Amino acid sequence: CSYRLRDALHPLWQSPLTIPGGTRQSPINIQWRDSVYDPFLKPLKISYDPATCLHIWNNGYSFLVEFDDSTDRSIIVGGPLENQYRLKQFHFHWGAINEWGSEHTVDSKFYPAELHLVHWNAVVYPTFEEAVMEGNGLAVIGVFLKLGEHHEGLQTLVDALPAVKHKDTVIEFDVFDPSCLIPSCPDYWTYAGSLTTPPLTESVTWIIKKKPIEVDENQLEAFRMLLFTSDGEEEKRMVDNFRPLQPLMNRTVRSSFQ
Ligand SMILES: NS(=O)(=O)c1ccc2o/c(=N\O)[nH]c2c1
Ligand SMILES: [Zn+2]
Repeated sequence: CSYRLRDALHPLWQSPLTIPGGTRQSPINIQWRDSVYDPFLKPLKISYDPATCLHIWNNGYSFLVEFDDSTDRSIIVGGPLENQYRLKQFHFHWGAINEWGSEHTVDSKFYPAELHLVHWNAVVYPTFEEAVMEGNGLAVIGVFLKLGEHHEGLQTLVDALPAVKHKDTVIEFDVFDPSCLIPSCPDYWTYAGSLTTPPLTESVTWIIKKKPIEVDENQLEAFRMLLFTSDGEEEKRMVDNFRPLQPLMNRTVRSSFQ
């Protein structure tokens, strides 16, 4: 039974890959033809204040751009959401090569990377930590990255990455508007899921944009220069920081478009 245990422990997270009793885990494959158009889904309204940007830090899983979420200055509302949700941070998942890297797949196709913009329900819950534990606590916008044209907005972020090469390093990053990373096409899929890193709690309303953004090879390579390891430790490149696909179980993926 040891091989089953080893297989169940994912090298990146050293924790069980499947949550016992988990019925709404993420990521999943989005089978386009199985998604159900929901005409009652509203457009997603995004209003971010670039001045709420605080810093970039390498937390040993990814690099996070964190925001001041002490007020409602950067929020999303509408879409499948019943409340407005506050932006807390965004981060990415990517592969060692362009053939994989995203967490969600579309018709079993991987993208080379995926952006997650993490928001929490500050209308109902007093803190992010509490929202993480509740079914309607979080809303994460997922945006696929594909290899193509240079992305001007992303470049300001890429230029700062060498300063957070090692785990637990942080750099001030004081004006950035993450809406430049979100495709203007309003189409999205939405489903009830979970965090894709520990604590893997089933607290996320996922909003996955249908259209990817384009970034160039140098920008993807810049992600791959980051390290999982702290300064002084044997270097391990930060790549393949995506969780394996999870079973859909009794869930329907809805689309905002026909
Ligand atoms: N990768 S993910 O599902 O977007 C995500 C978002 C926010 C998170 O906070 C976490 N621990 O406090 N894990 C986590 C994963
Ligand atoms: Zn993520």
